[in-house]
Amino acid sequence: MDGQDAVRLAGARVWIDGIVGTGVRGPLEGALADAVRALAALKRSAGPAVVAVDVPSGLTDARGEVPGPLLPAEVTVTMGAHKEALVLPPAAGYAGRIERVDLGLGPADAERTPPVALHTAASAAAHYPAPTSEDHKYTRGVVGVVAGSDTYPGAGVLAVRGALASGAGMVRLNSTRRVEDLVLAAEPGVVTAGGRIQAGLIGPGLDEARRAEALELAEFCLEAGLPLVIDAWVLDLVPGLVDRTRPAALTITPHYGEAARLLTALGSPTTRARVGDAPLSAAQSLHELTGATVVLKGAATIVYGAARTTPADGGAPGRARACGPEQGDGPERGHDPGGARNREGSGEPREDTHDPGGARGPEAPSSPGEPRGRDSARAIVAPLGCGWASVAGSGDVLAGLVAGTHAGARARRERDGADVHDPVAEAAAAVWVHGEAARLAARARHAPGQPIQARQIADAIPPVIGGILGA
Ligand SMILES: NC(=O)C1=CN([C@@H]2O[C@H](COP(=O)(O)OP(=O)(O)OC[C@H]3O[C@@H](n4cnc5c(N)ncnc54)[C@H](O)[C@@H]3O)[C@@H](O)[C@H]2O)[C@@H](O)CC1
Ligand SMILES: Nc1ncnc2c1ncn2[C@@H]1O[C@H](COP(=O)(O)OP(=O)(O)O)[C@@H](O)[C@H]1O
Repeated sequence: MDGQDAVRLAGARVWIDGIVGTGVRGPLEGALADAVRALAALKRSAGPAVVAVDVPSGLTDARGEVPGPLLPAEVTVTMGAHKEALVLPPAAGYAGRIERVDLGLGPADAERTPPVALHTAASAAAHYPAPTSEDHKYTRGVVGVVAGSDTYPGAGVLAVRGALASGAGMVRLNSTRRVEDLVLAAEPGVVTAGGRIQAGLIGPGLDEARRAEALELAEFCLEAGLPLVIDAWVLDLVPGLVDRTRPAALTITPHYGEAARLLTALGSPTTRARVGDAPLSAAQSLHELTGATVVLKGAATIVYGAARTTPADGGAPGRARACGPEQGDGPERGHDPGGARNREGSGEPREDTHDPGGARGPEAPSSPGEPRGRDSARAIVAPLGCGWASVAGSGDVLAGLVAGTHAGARARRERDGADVHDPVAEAAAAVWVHGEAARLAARARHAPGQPIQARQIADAIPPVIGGILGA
């Protein structure tokens, strides 16, 4: 590019970038790299809108990594299927608005098949069915929550509100008196007594004083084969739990910082920056090391885990678990958060913790550190989120929503005697709904939007779910 080219380009309001397409792999090199670098610099100063053809030049990596110089676009017009580089972070951040043009090559052209799929309203809707006349709160799902502490009381409120917004029938909360009072003032339907649950959530806003209760609920869920979501600070419990869990029962929801810490604790040392450079690989490693469904939160959140699973992976359906004293139809033992709080040593692993179904799933390892989730794994990526979602407490709402979504799915399996479940799709549905709720709250669907707080994301979840069910 000579001086004259630069003057001509600087005068244009729109550039069409068709320099390099999907056929190139690895970083651009030589003259091509120099040209793209110069164009990117000129774009920064001259400010044209760039419309990329198929992919922005330089986005050459199918795993969404950014290997070298590239020309960011405002709009990418992509032919046929979404390319991985357009949906996976961090590459997705350079593609702008995606316009897909159908070339008429048939369904395979339009939809990306595994390993990376893009979540949509239609795929989310299946996980939030409207209750029928046959339903009651236990068929809609009950979530046991250990969240919030005197250090972080607000996170308890936000996680509970996320769980309730999923459409779950009930939330049972075990927290400090202060948090419980705050939650009950906001949501009087929440129950603080022990009893039957269909999924658990531990993590949002916990501190050291709440660790024993978190571990107690985690062990209860894992023993009973109930879905368990682990978030935030207690993700450090994961290395000690994975050998005892059926892989499909566990969902973990780290942000990049937490993912780096957890990978390091699992014997795969890394840093937050390296997770950010290659989030798909980080999510994959976390899944392989734990067997869990991994929700790796970022501007575009990746959900990575095993394909559909059977009862052996995630607990037998139809077996109502965790009944407290008020539930007559329950199983052997209930989850009693109120009681646990006062029991000495309740945080210690119990003698009777074992696999009641006698199975830990085909992917369960025989020894720690062995990869667990290698077979039939897949990733679902939510579209690039609305930046206003990156506010304190947003992840706490998401953790509650994921747990509520798992609880609803589990309850329906119990009701219907169904034996296959899809924790990746359930978690991805929650991520998609959370992203849409942030967009709705921030009024950012077709505009830059406005600042929001995490509670507004929780408030916007029900209308988002209502919208996809009515569509
Ligand atoms: N209202 C509340 O009570 C809130 C409580 N919260 C709780 O606060 C505790 C600490 O959470 P933090 O995440 O702040 O602390 P962390 O200790 O996880 O964060 C430490 C470092 O991680 C990195 N990091 C944090 N968020 C990141 C992100 N989204 N992406 C990439 N890197 C990131 C940053 O380098 C940060 O300095 C958690 O228990 C959490 O649940 C937060 O959720 C905020 C709201
Ligand atoms: N730039 C961004 N654009 C869109 N969403 C984001 C962005 N950054 C973070 N998020 C989302 O915001 C939430 C933040 O969660 P987390 O880091 O756990 O925060 P907290 O602990 O404060 O709740 C996640 O759902 C994440 O996907």
